[in-house]
Amino acid sequence: MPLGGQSLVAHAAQNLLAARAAGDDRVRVLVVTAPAFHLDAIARELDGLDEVVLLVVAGGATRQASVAAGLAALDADPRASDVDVVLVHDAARPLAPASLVVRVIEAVRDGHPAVVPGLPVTDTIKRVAPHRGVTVEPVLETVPRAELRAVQTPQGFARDLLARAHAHGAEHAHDETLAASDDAGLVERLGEPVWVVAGDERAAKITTARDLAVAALPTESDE
Ligand SMILES: C[C@](O)(CO)[C@H](O)COP(=O)(O)O
Repeated sequence: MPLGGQSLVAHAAQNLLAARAAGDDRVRVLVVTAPAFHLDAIARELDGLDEVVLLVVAGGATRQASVAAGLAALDADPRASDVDVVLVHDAARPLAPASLVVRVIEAVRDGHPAVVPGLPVTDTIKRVAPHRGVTVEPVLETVPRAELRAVQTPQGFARDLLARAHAHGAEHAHDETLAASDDAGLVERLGEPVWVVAGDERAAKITTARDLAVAALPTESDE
């Protein structure tokens, strides 16, 4: 999708790489996974990015399969052999600022091998018992919101831990009860700890047409 004249993935890529200007020089390999019919267009659009090894590869049918394809591309490229921290990001969060990228990388480097950005939840959250086709749902409980965080990307990982989490996820792909909606969820399934750092409202996910319209509004630039 275009936003302000360029694709969401181009925005996301530029903000990841802008982490260098914000004081971190380590974002130097960029793997983009996308539907096969978009690969050429994305490679052309991202061609001008400076000082980065760019790999554009076909994703899979699920988020998990796409990230696994990205990790395989990283493993196959000798220029990425010394990469030890991997960030997994959504093009659907195109305005995640460089300061957030740096925060996640630094937390991983400081000894937290799985780090996600998260924001406190401001709505009251209730757990319900959903049933297909039923429009009035029974409430099971109100979840204490002080304990909740709405989790964003980029999520940062020690590369070996992320590889292990994906190998375990692939082994259990047939078991829907073990499906994870983010990469940190796969790490949790291994029984390994995951840490949260402060998220950023600018990293909001674009899911609806309204989200896209909000993303087009002027925002404060990064500090
Ligand atoms: C990874 C994520 O952005 C964290 O909030 C989210 O889970 C992605 O969900 P999607 O359904 O793959 O867009």
